[in-house]
Order: sequence, then structure tokens, then C-alpha cells
Amino acid sequence: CAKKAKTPKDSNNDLAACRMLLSELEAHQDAWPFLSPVRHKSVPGYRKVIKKPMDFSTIKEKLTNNLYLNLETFIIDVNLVFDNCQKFNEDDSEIGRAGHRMRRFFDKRWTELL
Ligand SMILES: Oc1ccc2c(c1)N[C@H](O)CC2
Repeated sequence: CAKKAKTPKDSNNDLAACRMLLSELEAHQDAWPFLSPVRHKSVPGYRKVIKKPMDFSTIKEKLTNNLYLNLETFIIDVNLVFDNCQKFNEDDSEIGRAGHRMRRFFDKRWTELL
């Protein structure tokens, strides 16, 4: 079937949804490993292993500077946070478990928007 044309209103709704989702992520009790950029200079191996670092404060900055085209490009960056976490941390670790819980929370919340 024909794709629905995106109107400016749709884009504004996407932006509001991204802001809402991000504030809920930041407020989550398990958000602490993801709130600000990893200090890669003090974490051996991080810069080599994680090609595209991402964190919630950087996502907020990108949102503020209108760098997300739509909800999809925003979701890609949020998933990057959790994929980086899974790559660098054991599943059975404090940060690893926090990442899995945050991803589960995010997946539930954004799918409720659809
Ligand atoms: O033990 C440590 C020490 C530092 C970090 C982690 C684990 N995991 C984070 O993903 C990256 C920063």
C-alpha cells in the first residue's frame, strides 16, 4: 500500500516522542552507566573495541541540535548505547545486567508509541 507522506506535524510528534523517551531513560534507576560518555582514556581497550561510543547526554545534545531525522535514527543511537554495553561487558556483571534491563525497558516504551 502507498506510504503515508510525513508532514511537519509528524516530525514534531517524533521529536516530542524522542524527548519523552530520552527523559524516561535518563530517569531509570539503571541508567547510571549510560548517562555520560565513557572516559575511554581511563578504560583500557575501550577506544579500540567500541568503534562508535554513544551515551544519553550525547543523544540529548544531538536532539537539541536537531541531528535526528526521525524516531528511527534516534532509536538507532539508543540501541548503539546498549550494543556497546553488551560488547564490552559480561552479561553477568553489574553494568551488563543494567544494559539488558535498560534495553528491555526502552523496547517496551517505544513499541507502546506505535
Ligand atoms: O569495569 C568497568 C570499568 C569501566 C567501564 C566498564 C566496566 N564498562 C562500561 O561499558 C565502560 C566503562
